Amino acid sequence: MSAPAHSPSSGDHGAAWQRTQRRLRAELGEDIYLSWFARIELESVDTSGAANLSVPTRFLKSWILSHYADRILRAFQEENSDVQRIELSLRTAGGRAPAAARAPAANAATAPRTGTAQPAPQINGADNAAGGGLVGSPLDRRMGFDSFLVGRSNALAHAAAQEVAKARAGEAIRYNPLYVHAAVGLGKTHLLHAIAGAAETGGRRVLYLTAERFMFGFVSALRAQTALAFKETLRGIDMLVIDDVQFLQGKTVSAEFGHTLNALIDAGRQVVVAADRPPTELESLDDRLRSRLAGGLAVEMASLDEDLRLSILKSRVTVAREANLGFDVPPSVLAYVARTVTANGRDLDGAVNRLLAHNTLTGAAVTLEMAEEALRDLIRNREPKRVKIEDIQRIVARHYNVSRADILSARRTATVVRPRQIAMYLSKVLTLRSLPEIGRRFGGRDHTTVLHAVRKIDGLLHSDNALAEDVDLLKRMLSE
Ligand SMILES: Nc1ncnc2c1ncn2[C@@H]1O[C@H](COP(=O)(O)OP(=O)(O)OP(=O)(O)O)[C@@H](O)[C@H]1O
Repeated sequence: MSAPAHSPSSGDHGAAWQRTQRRLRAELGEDIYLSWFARIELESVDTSGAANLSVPTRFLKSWILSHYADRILRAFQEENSDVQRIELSLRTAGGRAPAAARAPAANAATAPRTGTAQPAPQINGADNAAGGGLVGSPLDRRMGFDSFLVGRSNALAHAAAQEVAKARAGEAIRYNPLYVHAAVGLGKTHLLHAIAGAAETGGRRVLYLTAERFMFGFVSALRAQTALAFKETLRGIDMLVIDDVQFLQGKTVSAEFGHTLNALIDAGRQVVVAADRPPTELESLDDRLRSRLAGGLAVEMASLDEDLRLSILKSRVTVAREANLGFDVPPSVLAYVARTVTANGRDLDGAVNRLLAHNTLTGAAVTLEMAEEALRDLIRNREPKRVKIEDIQRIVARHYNVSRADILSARRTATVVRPRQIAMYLSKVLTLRSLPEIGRRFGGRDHTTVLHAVRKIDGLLHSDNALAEDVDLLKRMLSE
């Protein structure tokens, strides 16, 4: 019979530990208990009051030490007042070398004595054989370092990424976490795949996850009560790569992400994260987590400059030519696309796909005119955001040798009316302003006047070649 809870027998440490476990289970709930406490074993309580507990893995040790050591001590003291402190050790003699610890054979060899199932780590794209094991998102090998082109905007991120990818397991880690942020389509995912692929090729065990996959894995593990397997998967890796962390949502998930991050970093594993904003702006995560994310190296990739856009286009065309030998894109067209398709890498891919489609489906050679036609909406969609009505008025006025004041005035002479109508038309097609807004910006005119001008010019463009050329030229001048 064990001693009463608050007057423990110092000789019956095992029973006191069992009660401590029951206490922790009741206090923390089944999920958390099974995740972290089920495999702790009491080795001894020595005369100085040190309770020697053992766990089967380094990962579990670091996690428990950083999150639950105080709690265990308090609970144990409630049951056995001899206990003064907690010491945590690895169950295998002398600990394990990191590489051995991560080998599946070593996992089996160090399987907990309690007999709890211990799945081998699930690596990227592998089958989800073990319930609760975390399955990585598939890696696209085409997105490697060899196809990642470097320019002013991404040189720093690229250098840091290479360093992180090339490090050997067990080597000192310089940037942890490496946090890469950039706007949409500027190459974050590409860089992450390159890091993960290169590290895997170098023999490291890498888990690449989108934030959604991380959330899904964790939530389903909780539901299936296999949160332990989820954590065990993380335990067996050298590098965790998480894309789009701005999508991490929910208190439990972000708490779990925080624990994961801390445990991995504390255990000397590399973490690489990408997001569309800097760590300080991740509103869905708490302050501590944000500062942990910013605590390694946070590096931004800026917009692709024109030279880099041109290099990306050339490389895409080269790849496309491998399967389509007749696909010939003259340098002038490449330069035009690099100059006008400015938004991001995804649009550059789209532009090459369209040129290829036009070329192969219609047999038309790729010329400047064909490219303008094929990419019209891709370019036009981007233009309204950049062009200002004031710029349109200024450039049209200069082109027709009138003043901007003339354009805004009430004068109705032909030399002023036509430029005014063209400026109104361009304001409609190149900006997102409404007709009434455009009317206001043209000397307080009514929206029907603007509509009339837009229709008039639109109609003339089909019949008046000189006007069509003028308008085309003005558009180009405005997009420079
Ligand atoms: N520096 C680069 N070199 C080669 N390709 C690039 C580069 N930057 C972007 N790309 C290409 O642009 C496309 C979009 O890039 P990616 O998917 O990596 O962007 P992202 O920043 O992850 O976007 P999102 O925020 O939408 O997830 C991809 O095809 C990618 O290969």
